[in-house]
Amino acid sequence: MSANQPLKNIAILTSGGDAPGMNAAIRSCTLAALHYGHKVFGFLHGFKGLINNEFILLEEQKVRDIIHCGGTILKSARCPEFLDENNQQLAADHLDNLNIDALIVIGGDGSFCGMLALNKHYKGQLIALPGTIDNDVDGTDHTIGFATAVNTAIDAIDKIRDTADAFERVFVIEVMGRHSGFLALNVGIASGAEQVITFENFKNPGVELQNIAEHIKLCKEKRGASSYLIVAAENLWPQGIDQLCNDLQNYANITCTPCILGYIQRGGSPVPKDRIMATKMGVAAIDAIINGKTMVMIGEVSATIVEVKIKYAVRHKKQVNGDLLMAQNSILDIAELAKINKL
Ligand SMILES: Nc1ncnc2c1ncn2[C@@H]1O[C@H](COP(=O)(O)OP(=O)(O)O)[C@@H](O)[C@H]1O
Ligand SMILES: O=P(O)(O)OC[C@H]1O[C@](O)(COP(=O)(O)O)[C@@H](O)[C@@H]1O
Repeated sequence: MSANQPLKNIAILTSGGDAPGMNAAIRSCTLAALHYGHKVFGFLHGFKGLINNEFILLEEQKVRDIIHCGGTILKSARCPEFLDENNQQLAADHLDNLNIDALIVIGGDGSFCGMLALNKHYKGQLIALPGTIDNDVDGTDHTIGFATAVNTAIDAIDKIRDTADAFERVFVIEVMGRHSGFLALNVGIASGAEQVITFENFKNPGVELQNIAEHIKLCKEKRGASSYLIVAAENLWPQGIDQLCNDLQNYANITCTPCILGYIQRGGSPVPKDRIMATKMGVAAIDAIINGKTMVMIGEVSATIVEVKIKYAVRHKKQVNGDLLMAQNSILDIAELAKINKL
């Protein structure tokens, strides 16, 4: 970074599902900007704050002590009103009236679509930071919040394992992820779940039901497993995991206990990986602004900070790492186990 640059007014907002590490990103953007003499504004409640002109001045003391805090000091929101072009224009007018030269949006791919829309009305620089527990943003290995969410879910599932063992129960545990399986697969593997059902390995309910039922019977009756945990991605099984439990009862007389982990996955103090990555990304965002960049997302690929076109991050669906799927399949090779079972 060079210090001999024109001083700018820089705004930050957080949008969409909050993610642990968003505060660390706000902190590092702010401190890096202040370091170079820029002025920093924080818009509140995501794009709603742009429409309503709701902002605060971000100074050193406001962000000094937030790196360890979950949530976002700038609040977040889903803001369907921002689909309306009049509101996008209003947001751009508010940014112009404050002479904001650059806006940093910390959010997921939905928020980046909002940036594409805003870019038609706002002539300043737009920089994105990937913040979502779902990890479903292309152009970065990980999003801010994902590592913490994985940790939180594993912690919860380890506890469920204790009670499942004690009662020799089968549990179906639903994890978040919207429509992608990063959370389900990583959490499932790391918690040693006997079964992971997610978008990337799902065939159809009929086939899955048969495989799962055979595998449960094999593990419990032939191999003496006392508990059996199924980690299931949300929005996958038709009518949800309660229905999956009903289906297993009706199909194979297997009683399962459903457990939706839910919003605990979004909260909590960010783990070191999220704090460090968010800090690096925040500094890179200010660097990008100083270098005149716009419509780029800051990502991290193979531990190196990268700049990716926002269009790319939005248009490409990031694929779950094949090695991860392979690891899951190799450990649980359900079809094979079922065959052995029949021999
Ligand atoms: N096509 C779009 N045009 C304008 N704004 C959008 C668009 N898609 C999403 N947004 C804005 O981004 C916000 C966050 O998107 P959402 O999908 O809820 O979360 P995330 O950013 O975490 O994926 C939305 O509430 C809306 O304000
Ligand atoms: O908070 P809401 O509106 O209930 O949304 C729940 C969704 O938000 C998430 O927690 C995070 O998703 P985004 O980061 O894309 O907003 C998803 O895993 C979940 O499907």
